[in-house]
Amino acid sequence: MQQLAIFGGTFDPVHWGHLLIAETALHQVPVEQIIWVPSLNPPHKQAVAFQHRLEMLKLATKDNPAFTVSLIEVNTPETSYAINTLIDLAADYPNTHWYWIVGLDTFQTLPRWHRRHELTQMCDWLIAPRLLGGENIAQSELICKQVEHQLRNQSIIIDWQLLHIPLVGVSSSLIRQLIRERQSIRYLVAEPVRVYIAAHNLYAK
Ligand SMILES: Nc1ncnc2c1ncn2[C@@H]1O[C@H](COP(=O)(O)OP(=O)(O)OP(=O)(O)O)[C@@H](O)[C@H]1O
Ligand SMILES: O=C(O)c1ccc[n+]([C@@H]2O[C@H](COP(=O)([O-])O)[C@@H](O)[C@H]2O)c1
Repeated sequence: MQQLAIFGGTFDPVHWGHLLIAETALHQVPVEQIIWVPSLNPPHKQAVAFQHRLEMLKLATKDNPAFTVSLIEVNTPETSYAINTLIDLAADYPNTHWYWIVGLDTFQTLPRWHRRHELTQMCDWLIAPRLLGGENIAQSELICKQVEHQLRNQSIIIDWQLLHIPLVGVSSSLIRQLIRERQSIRYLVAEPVRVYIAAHNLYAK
């Protein structure tokens, strides 16, 4: 049975934090591919046009043969729920053991995800620690255990592990903010992504 990991996100834009997370997953668990899934219509966010986010994702990931960008959510004209994405991907990749990669902030929302009882049984969870308010990696583990407990109260048992990455303060919102303030984003995103953003004048006021 092959092992694959899904990394879903808005990627508005993709940054070095995302790339570090995917690379770490690739080496920490025996997955052959990371399937990056840009959300067409994220349930909870406004974002620039899908085409721009997709192009930037392709530019950032093209050098790594173990990274694939999936257009699976393009077939979902309504809200992109994770359960639909996983069902559709499982049809394309039968006989697969699945992992789902999330940052700690996103993982905290899992107890409210659409059809979570089914989704949580279909994959294991790889969680990237993230600075949410001054905590350290040990506290990230505690937060994960709290989420696990909340899910158990809903009769949901999940299989999860923390990814061994250093805490990375970079976020897409930080990058958008820096651009609005006309500051440099060099070294926060892959260089072809920085060039693309400048060429298309993205995120400026
Ligand atoms: N620096 C980071 N550390 C850990 N996880 C991260 C980091 N950046 C993004 N993620 C995770 O990657 C996934 C996709 O993130 P997304 O594309 O929304 O980027 P973001 O930086 O969180 O965006 P925004 O700042 O607009 O909320 C989410 O699960 C998010 O938690
Ligand atoms: O399915 C859901 O109910 C759901 C609710 C919130 C987030 N998600 C997924 O979480 C991933 C990260 O989302 P985002 O927009 O925070 O980058 C992305 O793959 C979303 O589809 C999924």
